[in-house]
Amino acid sequence: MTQVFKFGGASIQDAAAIRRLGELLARFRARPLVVVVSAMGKTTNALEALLEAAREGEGDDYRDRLETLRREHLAAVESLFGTRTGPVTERVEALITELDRRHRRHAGRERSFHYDQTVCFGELLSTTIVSAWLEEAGMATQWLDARELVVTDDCHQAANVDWQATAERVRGLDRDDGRIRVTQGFIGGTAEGASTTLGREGSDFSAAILAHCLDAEEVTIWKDVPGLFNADPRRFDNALQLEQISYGEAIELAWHGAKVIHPKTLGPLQQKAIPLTVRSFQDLEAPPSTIGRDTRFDTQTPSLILREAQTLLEIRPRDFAFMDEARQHDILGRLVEAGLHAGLIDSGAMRLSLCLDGHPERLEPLVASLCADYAVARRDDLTLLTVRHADDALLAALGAGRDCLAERRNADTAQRVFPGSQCRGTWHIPA
Ligand SMILES: Nc1ncnc2c1ncn2[C@@H]1O[C@H](COP(=O)(O)OP(=O)(O)O)[C@@H](O)[C@H]1O
Ligand SMILES: N[C@@H](CC(=O)OP(=O)(O)O)C(=O)O
Repeated sequence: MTQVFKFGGASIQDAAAIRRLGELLARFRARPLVVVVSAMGKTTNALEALLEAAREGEGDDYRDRLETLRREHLAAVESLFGTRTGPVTERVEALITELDRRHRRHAGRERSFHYDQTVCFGELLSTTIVSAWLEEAGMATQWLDARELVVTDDCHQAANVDWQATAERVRGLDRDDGRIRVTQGFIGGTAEGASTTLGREGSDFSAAILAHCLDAEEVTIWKDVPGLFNADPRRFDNALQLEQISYGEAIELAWHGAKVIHPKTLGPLQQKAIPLTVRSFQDLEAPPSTIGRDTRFDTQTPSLILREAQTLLEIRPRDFAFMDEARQHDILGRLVEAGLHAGLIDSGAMRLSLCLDGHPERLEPLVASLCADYAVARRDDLTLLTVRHADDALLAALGAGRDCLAERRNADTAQRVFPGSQCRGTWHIPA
């Protein structure tokens, strides 16, 4: 049965990383194998900046950014292939030329459509280089265009998958003809042939889509950490690795903002009981984390998630009326329209509190619209802490010395909002 491997931007950030990827695949070569690859390093951010420059008129800023993208990808090619860069260089140059052409062609179109027709090039470039390098390293590959495999609707930047059409398109890819299938994460295409994207950091989801449609045996996400921890190991100096948790628990962690797995990834795998392994591409001997059906270990270790740069809105009816269902419906409807997600929602008789990611371009119009009809109190630069399976002592220790601006708690999840200034630096999980 097919294995699906997913490699994120950090695992292919430069030529040295791509070489390591080749060594890893030579060692862990599964058959059949589908490899899903993100854009190199921070290329997607660079493509977003290029898009903004293009929409401002394709001046010098646009030209410089396009040239930087071209130079960085060609530098990786030169470092990998030495004097034999010919065909790969041609393909990279052709992709950059096509990217430039698309910016001209779509600059007048709606932003999200223009975004998808251009930002998808990060993954097209990376997979072109990775696939050629695997061939060079002696592994037969088949480069596949995910825009022809993952069929979606035209909800640009957050496209919805047509599961049936996708299953038809991927049929036969699980045949073992000795070739590693290499394709792009994050991107898909409509039935009419327009490019789409699945949402930022959506390559994990791409791996899950393909695994689901291929009835794969397992998905492995190769990361710069050994596995899934009970808190971000970059922020918590004593975070513990979770060896085994259930789909349901992993969905909760991802939904509440644990950056390590895209929240949409788990559902399609859970539906077909396909296990997900998270393991290190840097330390191949490190024991991985496995996510599957077994729920026995879910409550053994409390897990902590920090979301930073949050804004808290306290919304009250102006006329001393209740914050009843009709008003909540109205406010949450405006949230949906703004495309914003509330990490915490808490209500009282005359109040609805929402803790939101501080995306200025989405938040400001929402706040302006709410202020027209409600009394709105706003606090910016906050941190939302979510703790799963906490006890009172742990919550008290985490809250000590910090002002709690809002909180919510149910049987398995506790959330608190603190001023961001009190949350900087490294955290320690109290014993
Ligand atoms: N609970 C967690 N367990 C492990 N890593 C986490 C967790 N929460 C956040 N992270 C962060 O996720 C990072 C890996 O995810 P990401 O950078 O999105 O990888 P990629 O781009 O390769 O898919 C780690 O470097 C780590 O700092
Ligand atoms: N390149 C896309 C998709 C992605 O998932 O990337 P990564 O796997 O590096 O988080 C992004 O940066 O959003």
